[in-house]
Amino acid sequence: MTKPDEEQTHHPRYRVGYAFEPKKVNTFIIPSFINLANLNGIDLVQIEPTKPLLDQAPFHCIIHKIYGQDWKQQLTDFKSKYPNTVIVDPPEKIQPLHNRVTMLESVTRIRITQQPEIKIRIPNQKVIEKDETLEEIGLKYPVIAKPLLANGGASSHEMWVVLNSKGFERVKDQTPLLVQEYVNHNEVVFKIYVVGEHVECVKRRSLADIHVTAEEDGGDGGGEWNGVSILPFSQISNSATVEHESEKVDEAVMPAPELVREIGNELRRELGLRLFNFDVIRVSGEENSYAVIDINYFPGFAKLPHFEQIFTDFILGICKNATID
Ligand SMILES: O=P(O)(O)O[C@@H]1[C@@H](OP(=O)(O)O)[C@H](OP(=O)(O)O)[C@H](O)[C@H](OP(=O)(O)O)[C@H]1OP(=O)(O)O
Ligand SMILES: Nc1ncnc2c1ncn2[C@@H]1O[C@H](COP(=O)(O)OP(=O)(O)O)[C@@H](O)[C@H]1O
Ligand SMILES: [Mg+2]
Ligand SMILES: [Mg+2]
Repeated sequence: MTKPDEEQTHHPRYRVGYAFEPKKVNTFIIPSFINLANLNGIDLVQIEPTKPLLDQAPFHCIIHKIYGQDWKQQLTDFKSKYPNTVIVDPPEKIQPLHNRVTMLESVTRIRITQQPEIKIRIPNQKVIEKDETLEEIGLKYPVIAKPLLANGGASSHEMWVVLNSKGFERVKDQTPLLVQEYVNHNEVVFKIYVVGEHVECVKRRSLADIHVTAEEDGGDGGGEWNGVSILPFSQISNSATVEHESEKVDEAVMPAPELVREIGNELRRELGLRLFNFDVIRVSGEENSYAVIDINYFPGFAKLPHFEQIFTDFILGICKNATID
């Protein structure tokens, strides 16, 4: 076993490999991060995921967000040759987040003990099988139709708010499709970012509360909203309109820091992941009730103020005990 590379100064240096799509390299591996990491003994080394990973060794630690079986196999082979390299995070733990059903299963297993009055749930949801109606599967309009797979493509974020069966007819053949009941939440989504033990919440703009007009009800339990049966949308919390945040976002009271910490820690434990975020909404008309609607592996962490320091501390914590074999 060899120790971390040491410079003449005897300060340990750590070799940290990163494997990302070009977009994330551009937004995350930025000079302010490279420099701070460097000052702290971390050399960030770009991994070329289409070339053999073994040829790019050694690493104390690898951070990554690459979809696909080839990359998973590369990591598995690497781990058997270099068992002491820390892979953040293991592909088999990331996998459940690529499906919008399995991603939320962990939420149903967490327990909030510090504030027992708080309820954390997920919306009622179901994967649509051929020719099923919402009544048959026991869901009520309005709903959001989401692509079941959250596999990184732009289309995995293309969704529809569906107000009635006429609207549902337009999307039901887009398979595989998840249908989730719409939960009114006063137009604000809380995004909770987890970087190891660091848990931080920010608020962003979301979709407006929906009140369907009853007189349009065609017997399917649905209605219309602003005269429409269906409303397509994509990445609302990231859209250009967010530049000038809504009043609702300004006014929204953040969930208590202890609650943010506890949900973050519980989900980290339950998922076995260290780098992720999740979207939480506060259920309108219910006291102390929240719903988790989305969990993302390695999201846009660079949007967090001081992410450079947060990540440098995280990597040092990981590498402290790591060795290069
Ligand atoms: O592009 P960014 O920085 O907005 O980050 C995206 C995330 O935005 P967020 O940090 O939650 O606001 C985004 O989160 P949402 O799903 O929009 O809640 C995803 O994590 C997205 O990754 P992918 O397309 O699902 O693989 C993330 O995209 P990648 O950067 O990983 O491509
Ligand atoms: N069940 C729901 N009820 C109300 N709004 C929702 C619901 N699910 C999602 N949304 C809104 O749609 C946005 C996108 O949905 P999400 O599941 O987070 O997909 P993505 O992975 O594209 O971010 C959320 O940030 C939120 O604004
Ligand atoms: Mg989301
Ligand atoms: Mg998502």
